[in-house]
Amino acid sequence: MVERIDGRVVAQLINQATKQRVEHLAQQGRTPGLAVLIVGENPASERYVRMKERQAQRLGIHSELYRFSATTTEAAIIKQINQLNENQKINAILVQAPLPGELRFDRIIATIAPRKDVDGFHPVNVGKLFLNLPGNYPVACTPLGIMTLLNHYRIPLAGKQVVVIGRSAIVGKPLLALLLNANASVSILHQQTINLRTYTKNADVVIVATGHSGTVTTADFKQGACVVDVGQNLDQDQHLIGDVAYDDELSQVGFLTPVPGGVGPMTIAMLMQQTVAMCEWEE
Ligand SMILES: Nc1nc2c(c(=O)[nH]1)N[C@@H](CN(C=O)c1ccc(C(=O)N[C@@H](CCC(=O)O)C(=O)O)cc1)CN2
Repeated sequence: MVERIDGRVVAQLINQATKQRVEHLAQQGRTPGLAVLIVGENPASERYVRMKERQAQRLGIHSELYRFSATTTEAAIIKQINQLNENQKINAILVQAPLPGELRFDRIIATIAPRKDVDGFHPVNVGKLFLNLPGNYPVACTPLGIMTLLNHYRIPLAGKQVVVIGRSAIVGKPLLALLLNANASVSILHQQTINLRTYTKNADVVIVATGHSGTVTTADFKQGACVVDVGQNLDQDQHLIGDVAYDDELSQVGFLTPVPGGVGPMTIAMLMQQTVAMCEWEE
């Protein structure tokens, strides 16, 4: 029988622990500070940013929101980041993705001080992750959330066949590094991969992060596989659905993360946890 991986429950456990760490820092007169930059008026981004602000407030994390119009310049955003890099009240900075128009996310991210790059997207932090260097550095929140969920549900990774569908800088690529560092045998599939099923049918774990509903279906998985759905898509009725289309033969699957309530809540729990950790690392 399929077991549902409950991201809401695990996120709540993480948030409770994060709140205690914030209280411990408060006893030393320290408050973690998160700055969120949002550009344009993407409704999904607006929603995620509101969720980040609300969760920061619940946990006692100081947060600041910086809004830019869709017609702003890279220089204006970078000027703000430079100020935040020097701001003592802020130890964590993120730029909400995606950016509108021609704005280059990579060029903007590269101006965040690596020690304040709470999303773990800066090339220095990505490089450390890929080299599996020891020490403290931030790691992309959604991949970290997925690893935390798999660990919580005791899904083995060492020596297992893991397939990741999607190669984004936010999910697929950092996840590749984390899975390799956990000794999994990893295949990354993408738009030009021919016949996804030849890979997914042999995989112990399949992680789907394409942003397209119906990328794979129940029949594409091996019996007992663990399926992690990172998708956040809206159907015709504006209901949130994932990238995986499940049919009635659900018994094929061993574990699955639902959408909503799977990976999504972990992203913000990891963001808060990492904001606090980065404040602790400063001492
Ligand atoms: N700078 C970043 N931009 C983006 C990231 C990121 O990690 N850093 N990830 C995504 C969006 N995202 C956070 O920013 C995010 C996505 C989904 C959820 C979530 O909790 N989803 C819920 C449903 C929420 C709802 O009610 O709409 C779920 O799946 O249950 C949180 C954060 C892209 N951009």
